[in-house]
Amino acid sequence: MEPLIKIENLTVGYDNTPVLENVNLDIFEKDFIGVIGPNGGGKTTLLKAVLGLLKPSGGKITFRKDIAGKKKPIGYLPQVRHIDRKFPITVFDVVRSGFLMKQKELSSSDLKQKINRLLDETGISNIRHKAIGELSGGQMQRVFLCRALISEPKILILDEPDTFVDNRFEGELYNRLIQLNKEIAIILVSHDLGTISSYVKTIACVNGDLHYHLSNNITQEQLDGYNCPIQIISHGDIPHTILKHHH
Ligand SMILES: Nc1ncnc2c1ncn2[C@@H]1O[C@H](COP(=O)(O)OP(=O)(O)OP(=O)(O)O)[C@@H](O)[C@H]1O
Repeated sequence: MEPLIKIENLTVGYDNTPVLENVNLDIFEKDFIGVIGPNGGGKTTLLKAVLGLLKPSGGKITFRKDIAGKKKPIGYLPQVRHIDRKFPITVFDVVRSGFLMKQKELSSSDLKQKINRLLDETGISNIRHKAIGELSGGQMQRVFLCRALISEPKILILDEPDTFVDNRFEGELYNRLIQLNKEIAIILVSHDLGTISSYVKTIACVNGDLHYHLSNNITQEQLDGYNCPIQIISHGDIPHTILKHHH
């Protein structure tokens, strides 16, 4: 089976200083990859390289033919703490900004309906005219999930979607991801070991390089065995372990 995305010997960073070196990873249809690792280990950098927001200084990222091209069918939920809340934009327009298809493929009234349906399904239709600066952290996550889903992507990339959310939304979110994963590939960055173990199929540990685990069952021994440096921060009521940093 040909991967959707093939990452080969990727080296990428900022201002000529690499954050990640020689990373290799194949992402296949219906993968559900949990990306874990310590703060500053390069998880977001990896996602940005896949999204084409950072240019690799070495190696390459190849997309399968049917998803290659300028407007790749990738939905992205960025870390909400990086979002400028002062930016004057409404919930509805944030979701619309995620729409990638050419305008002529969908009339503006159909697009409006599609956005409203998605907001409804996510339980936030009542805030559609609010400015993003007025939202709670959990509401922001819901809005950015809708933005990531509006183009019906083949790959969904989520960077810490469990930050700022209440337990109820966390449950809803992961059930929804499991449903979506029947059709699409998901890459999920999380610091929550409970989440990772419960929902994802495989795990990538990122800390300057990448170790790939063909299982979601992580234990301290496994992490030691794979030399997988990680510091887990868990929240919610899922039992968790805080693992010490190791090399
Ligand atoms: N725009 C930038 N310019 C320069 N350095 C950056 C930039 N963004 C990130 N870095 C640095 O790159 C390294 C990796 O950052 P990255 O955000 O990829 O880590 P992370 O694993 O996602 O961390 P966290 O768990 O805290 O989100 C860090 O040392 C960070 O300071």
